[in-house]
Amino acid sequence: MTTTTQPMLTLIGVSKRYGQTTVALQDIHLEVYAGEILCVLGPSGCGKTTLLRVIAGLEDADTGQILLKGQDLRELPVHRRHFGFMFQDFALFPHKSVAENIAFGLRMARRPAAEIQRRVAEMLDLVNLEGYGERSIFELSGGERQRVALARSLAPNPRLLMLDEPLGNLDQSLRDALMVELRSILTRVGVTALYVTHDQEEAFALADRVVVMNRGRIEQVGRPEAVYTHPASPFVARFLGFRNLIPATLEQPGNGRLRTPLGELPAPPDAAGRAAGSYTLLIRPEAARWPGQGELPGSFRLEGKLTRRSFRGSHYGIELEVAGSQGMERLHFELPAYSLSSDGGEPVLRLPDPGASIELAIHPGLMTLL
Ligand SMILES: Nc1ncnc2c1ncn2[C@@H]1O[C@H](COP(=O)(O)OP(=O)(O)OP(=O)(O)O)[C@@H](O)[C@H]1O
Repeated sequence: MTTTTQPMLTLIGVSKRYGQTTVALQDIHLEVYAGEILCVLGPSGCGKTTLLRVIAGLEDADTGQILLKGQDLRELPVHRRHFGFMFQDFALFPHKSVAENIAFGLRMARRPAAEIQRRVAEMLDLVNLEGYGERSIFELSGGERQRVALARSLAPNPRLLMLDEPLGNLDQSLRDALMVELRSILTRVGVTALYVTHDQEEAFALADRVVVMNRGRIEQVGRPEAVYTHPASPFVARFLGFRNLIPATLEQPGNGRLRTPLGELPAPPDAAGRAAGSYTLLIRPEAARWPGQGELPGSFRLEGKLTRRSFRGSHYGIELEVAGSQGMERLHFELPAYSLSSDGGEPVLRLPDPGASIELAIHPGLMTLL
């Protein structure tokens, strides 16, 4: 990432309503830095597309300001913004060749023929489609079409590239491969990119920073690792797929203990410095070990009934039912299935059948207070 200190794009208090009741964007403050890939992540209807449309100038904000390198976007006509788009419904021209599709923006900008030819060749090379220039779009696979769409949007060298669920129509394995390729292409070109998706894995794989939205508001902005390790709210945690969220009370912040429906538990390290009060405790699925097998020092024991067990190769997905003060709590863990301290026997952990009472070692370092 090549960031500079002045943001490329600044949103100040941007709001947008549709009709009387739908608040699509509410008081959005956001900075996008040159050369970064910013992924806007959130559930359906949270305002992601509206955010892109307002920046693109396809929709007017009701209030607030959008600055491009300090200049108010309202003073800059849409065609002079030099933004590029790769939207799911922004289809390729099916009857034109790959090269003609890629050349489209350059022709619209009336660039000289020699420059267009050179740029198309560069773009074909960039997206690993050398030799495909004369093919028609019909002769391409879904993944190849997306690469042509990317080449077309990058060809005019946009100041800002906006991508809205560009991999949405592809099957999972193709998406996985293209996510990695897309990040590598975007960083190589150094383009500033705003990428909308509802898929957290896609956002994590692509982003320099992630913006998590909920009902038109920004819940959290940060590096993917920071957002995953320290979700800012129970909403973000749930959206990222965390399921072990338990009410917790920090009575005496200094004593390192938490009161929860599962009983008194050691507080996670990030409880230090927090005020006394009510919180939500997140226990990560990775926090559990089979006692004695790779157990981390400082772990505590949690007893319960093993209610589900599914072998996933590298780990077991398990459900543990724990009797709590407010009824049964169901916790979900990813238990490493292999032990590195094997004594020459089978390295794979053999779990008892569902129904058995078990004890797990839980490490407080993999818990966090929200
Ligand atoms: N043109 C419109 N007229 C009225 N309401 C709209 C319009 N466009 C969007 N909305 C509403 O605004 C809210 C935000 O929509 P938006 O398309 O930005 O969400 P999104 O996060 O991109 O969702 P998805 O992931 O499903 O595309 C939704 O409640 C939607 O129904």
